[in-house]
Amino acid sequence: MTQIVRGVAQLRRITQGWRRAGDLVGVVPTMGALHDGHLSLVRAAQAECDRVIVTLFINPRQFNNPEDFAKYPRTEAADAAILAPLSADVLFVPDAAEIYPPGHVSAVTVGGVSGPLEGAHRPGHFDGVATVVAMLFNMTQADRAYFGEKDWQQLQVVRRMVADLQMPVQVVPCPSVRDPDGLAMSSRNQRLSAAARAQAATIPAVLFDAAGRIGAGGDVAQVLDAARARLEGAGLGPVEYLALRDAETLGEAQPGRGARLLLAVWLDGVRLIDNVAV
Ligand SMILES: Nc1ncnc2c1ncn2[C@@H]1O[C@H](COP(=O)(O)OP(=O)(O)OP(=O)(O)O)[C@@H](O)[C@H]1O
Ligand SMILES: CC(C)(CO)[C@@H](O)C(=O)[O-]
Ligand code: BAL
Repeated sequence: MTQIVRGVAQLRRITQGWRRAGDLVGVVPTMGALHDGHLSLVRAAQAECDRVIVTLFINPRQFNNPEDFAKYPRTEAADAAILAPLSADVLFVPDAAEIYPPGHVSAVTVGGVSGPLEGAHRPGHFDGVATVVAMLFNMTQADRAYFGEKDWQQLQVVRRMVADLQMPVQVVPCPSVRDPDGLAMSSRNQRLSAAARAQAATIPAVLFDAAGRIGAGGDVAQVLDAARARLEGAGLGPVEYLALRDAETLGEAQPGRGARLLLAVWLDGVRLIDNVAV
């Protein structure tokens, strides 16, 4: 059975017991509205760790858009039910006052990798993510932390933070879980109308096609222009970015280094992101 924990002091008592017993602890940070993508992270953690903590906190500091924060799904009871068959050890559901008590003014900024793409279009977003993830690592004292590749830039920001600040946690990347039509699962998909949800299948189709063409030596600018036109032709847009980047630094793609094709696009008033390897 999964124990629901709301306070940091209670969480610490539990994890201290685990550590005394020599257990390896994994954490899966989430903002709830759980789907199979999240569950794949929990399963990966359970396969490698003795104890698994799933965290559910809709972090106000990472939302640059108040409407996005207001509309973010809040489904704790359903989340607990979806998680139940997996029997994670703890579901940590702090309220905002537990994470940000009055007087809380500290923040973590990760330079470089936080700057472009999501960082440029969602000012302050990665400061909010880095701050809360650093706090979740401190609160859970986890040995391993599981993040989805769907949020590729976030994964690189967290890796950079852990390396730069010598945090004693191993970041484990997990592949994007997709619906049968290829759309990456995301809590925000719930907000699409049925018609828009059908249109959204164009996103992975265009991304995988463009990545294949670039990988085969196609001209990057031409391939990206055609991909953008195909998205807009299918009724998606605006495209906030569609860019080939260095997979680790998110700077310019470099010959001989891993590259990633990343996209943010609006559809039906919902902002969706995805990325694929090149
Ligand atoms: N389709 C997916 N496959 C694998 N991991 C995923 C997927 N979707 C989300 N995750 C991962 O789950 C963790 C929690 O993400 P989050 O709760 O923000 O879910 P989400 O579905 O990405 O929601 P949204 O994008 O709408 O904020 C992150 O590490 C994220 O990368
Ligand atoms: C990592 C995270 C839980 C931090 O709030 C969030 O950004 C998310 O759900 O990906
Ligand atoms: N899934 C990343 C968290 C966010 O969009 O705010």
